[in-house]
Amino acid sequence: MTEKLIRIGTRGSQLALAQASEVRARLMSAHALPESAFSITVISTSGDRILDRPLSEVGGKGLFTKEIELALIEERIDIAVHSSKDMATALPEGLEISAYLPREDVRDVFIGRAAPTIAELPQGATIGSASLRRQAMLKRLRPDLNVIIFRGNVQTRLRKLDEGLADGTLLALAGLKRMDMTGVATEIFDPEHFPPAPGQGAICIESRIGDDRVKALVGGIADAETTAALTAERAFLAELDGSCRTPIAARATLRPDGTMSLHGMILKPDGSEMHETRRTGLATEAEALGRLAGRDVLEAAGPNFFAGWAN
Ligand SMILES: NCc1[nH]cc(CCC(=O)O)c1CC(=O)O
Repeated sequence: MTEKLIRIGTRGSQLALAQASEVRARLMSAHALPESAFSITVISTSGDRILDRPLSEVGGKGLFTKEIELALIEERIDIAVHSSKDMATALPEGLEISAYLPREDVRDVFIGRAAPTIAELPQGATIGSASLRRQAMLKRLRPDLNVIIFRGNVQTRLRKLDEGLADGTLLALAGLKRMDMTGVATEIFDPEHFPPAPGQGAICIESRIGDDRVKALVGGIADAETTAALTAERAFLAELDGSCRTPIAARATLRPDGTMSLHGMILKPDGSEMHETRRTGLATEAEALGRLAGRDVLEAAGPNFFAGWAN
């Protein structure tokens, strides 16, 4: 089907490399291609380099994708592999998300050193997290906790725990599963009460619009259910303008009868206010469902909700 090398671009973290290998393995088996049909190019992103400031300050979404997208545009790679939750809702001109892979576990986990669960943490314990959503949801559960910024890839964050910089941290179970590291988790959160970031647990493939060879290839490994769920969650995010300065959570779940339910949530960064919505609709109308859910929480929050801290 293809003689030309398929060039995959990815970040260099252990998780990113595991994701790129998964994409390659799925493409190999879907199209009976040898490993030699692919190359994997590691691209460093600003998100990997700027480690001393919170994500929301350094530019938010796009931070982990910009340099990889540039490589796509400049045709140095053909396929970019990303964690969907790191993707902005608006893509650079000429690029598209051409496939979502079957979703991994969407849940967040706690990795506790002072105690195995959030509830058992001593008063005033220190928790590291770079995610505004996790910080806000944590403060909502336990206003007494001291939440500090924890940047860096999964290995860096675990090392910070070993160094005693915090009593615990929160991570996505999906990433731990992909790296065969689920053993570090001490508590798995119920996504009904601690919903994930939009797109969490789903690998996506970005490519050039009009690259028909790549489109045909990745079409063979795309997952329809994940695509529908992600369409709803990303529409919810887009309705809220997708700013990385707003703690936003969303989880779409599909039922066998073709309906989908979407749970969406926004919070104030300090956890003092929370608005959520649950909507059900047809999976084929995922985009509209996400938009409507976004409007629900905007309406519930009111115009003053964003004043003072967002944008
Ligand atoms: N921002 C880093 C990032 N991007 C995606 C994941 C997890 C894997 C996934 O959601 O698919 C992580 C690490 C984490 O939150 O633990």
